[in-house]
Amino acid sequence: MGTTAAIGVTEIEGRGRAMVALRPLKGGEIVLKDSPIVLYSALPFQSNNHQNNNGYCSNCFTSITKQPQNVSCSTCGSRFCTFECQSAASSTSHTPWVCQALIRLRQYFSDHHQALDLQLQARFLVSAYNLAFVSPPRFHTLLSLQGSVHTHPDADSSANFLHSLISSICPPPQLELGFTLELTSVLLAKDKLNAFGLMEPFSEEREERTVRAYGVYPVASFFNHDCLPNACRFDYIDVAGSASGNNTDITIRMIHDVPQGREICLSYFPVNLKYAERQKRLKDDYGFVCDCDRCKVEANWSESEDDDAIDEEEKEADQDTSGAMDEDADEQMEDEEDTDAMKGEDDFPHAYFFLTYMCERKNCWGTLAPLPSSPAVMECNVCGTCKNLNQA
Ligand SMILES: C[S@@+](CC[C@H](N)C(=O)[O-])C[C@H]1O[C@@H](n2cnc3c(N)ncnc32)[C@H](O)[C@@H]1O
Repeated sequence: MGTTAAIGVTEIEGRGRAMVALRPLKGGEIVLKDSPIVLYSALPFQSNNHQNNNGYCSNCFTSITKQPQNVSCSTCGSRFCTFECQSAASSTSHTPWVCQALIRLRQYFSDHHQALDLQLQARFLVSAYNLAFVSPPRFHTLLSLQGSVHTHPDADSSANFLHSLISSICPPPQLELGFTLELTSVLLAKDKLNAFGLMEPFSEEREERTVRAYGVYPVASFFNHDCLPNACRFDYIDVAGSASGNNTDITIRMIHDVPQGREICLSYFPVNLKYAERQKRLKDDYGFVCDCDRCKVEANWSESEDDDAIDEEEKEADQDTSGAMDEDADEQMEDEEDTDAMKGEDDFPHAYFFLTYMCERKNCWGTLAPLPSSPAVMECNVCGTCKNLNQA
């Protein structure tokens, strides 16, 4: 078992390591705060822009709105939010090797157009190999996460290409484990299975939210996926500010109450995605077939039912819930599965979930979780909107 009082790591057959509740947990309870071991920008390399990260600090990714002085690297032009952040970066995220690697990769990618995915994988590899010499223990933590050498031909060709590119233009300094194609390939697998996207602020005008930076979080990486999660992630990349040094931390908060022993799961993407798209993403990106309770129900739906799923579920929820619900939707689901009288209404828990825990704001698709200090107030983890259940 792991170390926190609220949750711990255990092994579940067919699911690998998993987070479980070590005691009954309340909706809104913060069960984890985690800091990244690796962070990297989600922007492509740009030749005509000497600032690697446009309006963000290259170290902590906070927005640089006002900057009275020019706080940037005199060699590569990367910008920082403060001199303190720049100074911290010089021995951590922005070592002389990273600085040179960024210059050379920027030059390479401006001369040779390559897909964004490949450019981002190059950024990740620079951060990961840098971690190997600035903090070997944290590099070993990265290596202990899920993900091994890919057999997928696309992954193989990316690893081959990036390994030979980095070897030829910016080979990392002497590494304890050596700089091998196999290590590059394993690192890319760790990134693919474990990285969280730190998103740009929500805007109703944009259907797709864009990612500002990616981070790998050593403990949050143990949460498995469920299409009806019981916990969700909050991040505050601009809110906390770099002065506190923890604006890239993520917080995992319970969506509703769960009993001791229950597995705590996140959804690896917005919960509104349809069955076929969820299955495809989970298979292609994470290598497993999801057989959660929601998928078991939706596997039997026709395509048109899938299209109207959320609308129908919300309507059903209006009819079925009559406003009187228990707090634990998972438990409801199990109770219902056991009750013959409820047969034919297997999708009821979905309806309850969408109605209660999905943000209503246009294009948001965020998940609502109670505020830790006011359980009657539900906060959206994407747009930040708060809904007071006592006033609804
Ligand atoms: C971020 S890791 C989660 C922790 C992982 N189980 C471990 O042992 O470190 C993601 C990987 O966990 C596994 N996983 C996550 N959710 C799962 C689920 N619902 N069913 C089966 N495997 C799952 C898959 O192998 C996936 O690639």
